[in-house]
Amino acid sequence: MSVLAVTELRGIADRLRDAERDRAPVPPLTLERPWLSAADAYEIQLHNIRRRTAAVVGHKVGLSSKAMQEMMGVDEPDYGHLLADMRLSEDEPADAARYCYPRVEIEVAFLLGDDLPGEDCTEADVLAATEAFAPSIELIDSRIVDWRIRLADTIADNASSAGFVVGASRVPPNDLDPRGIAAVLRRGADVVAAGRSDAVLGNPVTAVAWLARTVARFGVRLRAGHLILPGACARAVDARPGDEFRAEFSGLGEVRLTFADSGGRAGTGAGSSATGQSATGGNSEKEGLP
Ligand SMILES: C=C/C=C(\O)C(=O)O
Repeated sequence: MSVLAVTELRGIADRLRDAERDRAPVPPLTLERPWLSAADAYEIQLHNIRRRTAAVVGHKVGLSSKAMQEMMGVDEPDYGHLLADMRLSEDEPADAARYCYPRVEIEVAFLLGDDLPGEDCTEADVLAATEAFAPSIELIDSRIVDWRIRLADTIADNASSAGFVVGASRVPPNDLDPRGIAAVLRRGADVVAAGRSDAVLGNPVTAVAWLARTVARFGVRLRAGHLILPGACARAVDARPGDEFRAEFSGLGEVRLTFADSGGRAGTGAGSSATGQSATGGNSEKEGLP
């Protein structure tokens, strides 16, 4: 349960929203407020999600693998929201200059065909509700300066999510063991990261069940049609202008993400909004949000 006063919560949410819009990262929230709890941080996250105009199209689990926990110095998973305006395309280069410190991750995506239960969700429920697995790359970013995040910083910052791209192939859960998918990320011809799907909590299905139970505590549900990213199976890799990434998943196909060959660096603030958030307005009736 959050103990933050509403005005304080909104003030912090505004700072993160502005940081994302202006590509001007802010100092860690937990520097000023070491007592900031995960519950406080999820309220901040939800406040910003509610006032974004884009629809919620899914959720992500973050920090569910040892590789990512060690990289970020955080030792427990969290979650964030995926919005329609975060969707990237294999055919259209992303602009690295829109982000503060962009990085890419390889993930086995889940496409839900049915709603998931909340508090009591089991792995069996997840498998029954999953229409297909798909190859994906998540683009993560931090609106906290130099990625100096603690758990509450990244939670408040929408679990450091910034975008995602899903490849074309779809594999029904009965056709593939979700624990044994080998994943490789290439930048051009070089392998820059490699891992296996069971790096996330031993099984990505476990990560999705964890997610369903955890979001339920905040009044959120995972719905039919949603995309779920269960966490990166290897370390995240910096994305730079001109980079061409290809992620290959055994039995699941591949997905590409390229970055336009333009300049730009964190904090230059070119003015256009990357967030789709209205400056002041709320969107409290956004479907599926408490
Ligand atoms: C800080 C972000 C972490 C993730 O997205 C992940 O572990 O998948």
